[in-house]
Amino acid sequence: MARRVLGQRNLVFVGLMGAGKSAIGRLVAQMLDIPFVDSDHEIERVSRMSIPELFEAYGEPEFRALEGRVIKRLLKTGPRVLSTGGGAFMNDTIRTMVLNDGLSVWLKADLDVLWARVSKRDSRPLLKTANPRQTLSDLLDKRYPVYAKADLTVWSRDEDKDIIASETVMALARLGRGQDTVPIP
Ligand SMILES: Nc1ncnc2c1ncn2[C@@H]1O[C@H](COP(=O)(O)OP(=O)(O)O)[C@@H](O)[C@H]1O
Ligand SMILES: O=C(O)C1=C[C@@H](OP(=O)(O)O)[C@@H](O)[C@H](O)C1
Ligand SMILES: [Mg+2]
Repeated sequence: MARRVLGQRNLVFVGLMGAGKSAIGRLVAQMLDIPFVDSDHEIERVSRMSIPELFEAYGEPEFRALEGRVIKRLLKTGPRVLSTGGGAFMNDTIRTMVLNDGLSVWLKADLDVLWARVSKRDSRPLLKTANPRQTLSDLLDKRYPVYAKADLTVWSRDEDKDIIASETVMALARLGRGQDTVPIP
């Protein structure tokens, strides 16, 4: 049922850094037996640079421009699971494309869960500040009203990743039983 609901669309994961978009997205793709792609990984592949190196060398505006080009290209092919970087859905053009052409899932988590995860690695340039937890909290306040525009919301928490992935598939299936408002193509 979940696979039928998706049709030929991309299932697009959005949400703040550390929510589990890359990890859960990959598991959901396996469960649905469709390809998986992560826009950050694709950006690093085509640029042959890491995300931090890109920020360091060219700055955030250039990263966002590249992110937009890559995601627009990735959205053209489906069905598959597309996990985006946390800032992508904040881009009006990308958000409109995702809402029109894809089926979006917001992996939502509270600050403590996110912080516990992102603080383990320093791979997120936006958190290279004097108070990275406060920076993450500010991003949460700014972005959550926008992520809420996604078609589905799934709570990410410190539960087994397979459980979160299964809950995502079940949420998708519920759409097919008319238990939500997103039209089936
Ligand atoms: N449900 C979960 N329980 C425990 N750890 C998780 C869970 N989901 C994701 N993680 C871990 O949190 C970190 C961030 O996950 P990731 O998929 O990179 O998030 P995002 O792509 O949203 O930034 C990774 O180390 C990942 O393994
Ligand atoms: O929230 C953001 O603006 C960003 C999130 C990152 O991806 P993840 O959400 O997968 O960490 C990555 O795209 C970059 O560091 C910017
Ligand atoms: Mg990611």
